[in-house]
Amino acid sequence: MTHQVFIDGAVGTTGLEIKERLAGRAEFSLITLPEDRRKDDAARSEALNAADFVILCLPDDAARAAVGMIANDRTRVIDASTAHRVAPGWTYGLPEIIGREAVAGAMRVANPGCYPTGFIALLAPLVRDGLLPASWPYTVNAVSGYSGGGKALIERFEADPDIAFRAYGLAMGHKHVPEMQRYAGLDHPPVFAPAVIPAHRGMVVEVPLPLAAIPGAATPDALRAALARYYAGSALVRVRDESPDELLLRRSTPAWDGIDLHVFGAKDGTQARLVAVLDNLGKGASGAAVQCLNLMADLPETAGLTLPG
Ligand SMILES: NC(=O)C1=CN([C@@H]2O[C@H](COP(=O)(O)OP(=O)(O)OC[C@H]3O[C@@H](n4cnc5c(N)ncnc54)[C@H](OP(=O)(O)O)[C@@H]3O)[C@@H](O)[C@H]2O)C=CC1
Ligand SMILES: CC(=O)N[C@@H](CCC(=O)OP(=O)(O)O)C(=O)O
Repeated sequence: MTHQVFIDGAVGTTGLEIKERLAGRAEFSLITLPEDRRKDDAARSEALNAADFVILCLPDDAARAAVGMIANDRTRVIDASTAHRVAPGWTYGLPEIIGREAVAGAMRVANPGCYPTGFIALLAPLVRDGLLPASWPYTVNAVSGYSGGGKALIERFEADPDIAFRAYGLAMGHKHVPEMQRYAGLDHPPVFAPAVIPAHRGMVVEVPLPLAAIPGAATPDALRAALARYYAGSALVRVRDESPDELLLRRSTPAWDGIDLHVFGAKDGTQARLVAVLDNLGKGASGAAVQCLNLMADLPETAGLTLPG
């Protein structure tokens, strides 16, 4: 069976990478609009309603409007934007945490944000198991390649090679905080400190833990063991047990769709750093959308994806 797929926003950063991951897959046939009609609402509406699966790779407002144009109860949606991640009626597209069956059966899937993917993958299983308390005021420090900000940020960084580091979100209230809190199961919104580095892609998301001060917190070894148990069957999530002295993001790393989780701990167990390393355009966006599409179409979960290797 061939599924008709329409990527709305197909020439944007996320859309293009989804297209690459679907290329050559006989299970899917892409509905495409010519360049001069890709923002034409009549053409989009026709495509949105003709498709079995729609993947929205649009700014939030345009994504909301696109959903409003779907006038049938058959077309299923994966939205890569932030618009529906904590909205009623939407399933959060992080199958490892939400459950594969829930994603597979959903009509409306909200693809997770890139930073929240790392944060939630690290914290949700540990909070759920009671190894870290929901009540602790967590912080999350993260860096992203500039493709995380789409075409506009790519243009800005490529036009200004003098930028060495860009901290942002300085007024707090980053759009990713609500999904981080909800799906990690926390009582409080985390303090989120994101930054952009002068590399096209790649992401490191870190949760520092002053374990000695956190009531009921487990040891670093117990945290690592719990994550390893939780993700034991996952093809995309690896829990690393070696302890490197440094973690490097390399500009030359090819696109990949997995996520590596690390738990670094002080020898005396008083402090730990939970760290997720991923590709913001892989498991952080396009790879995640294809993973959800595979599940929704009842196909092997990782078909078309580049596994961690
Ligand atoms: N980049 C990333 O790492 C991640 C992105 N996302 C999310 O995915 C979505 C897309 O992001 P990204 O690909 O980076 O952004 P880009 O800016 O690279 O691409 C967005 C695309 O949408 C098009 N577009 C805008 N408005 C409309 C409209 N009304 N109708 C049709 N097309 C429209 C743009 O057109 P034009 O080319 O003319 O500007 C552009 O091609 C965003 O919501 C983003 O937050 C999520 C996770 C990670
Ligand atoms: C580097 C950069 O600017 N990143 C984007 C988030 C990218 C992303 O995940 O987009 P969603 O919000 O749709 O999830 C930001 O912080 O706004």
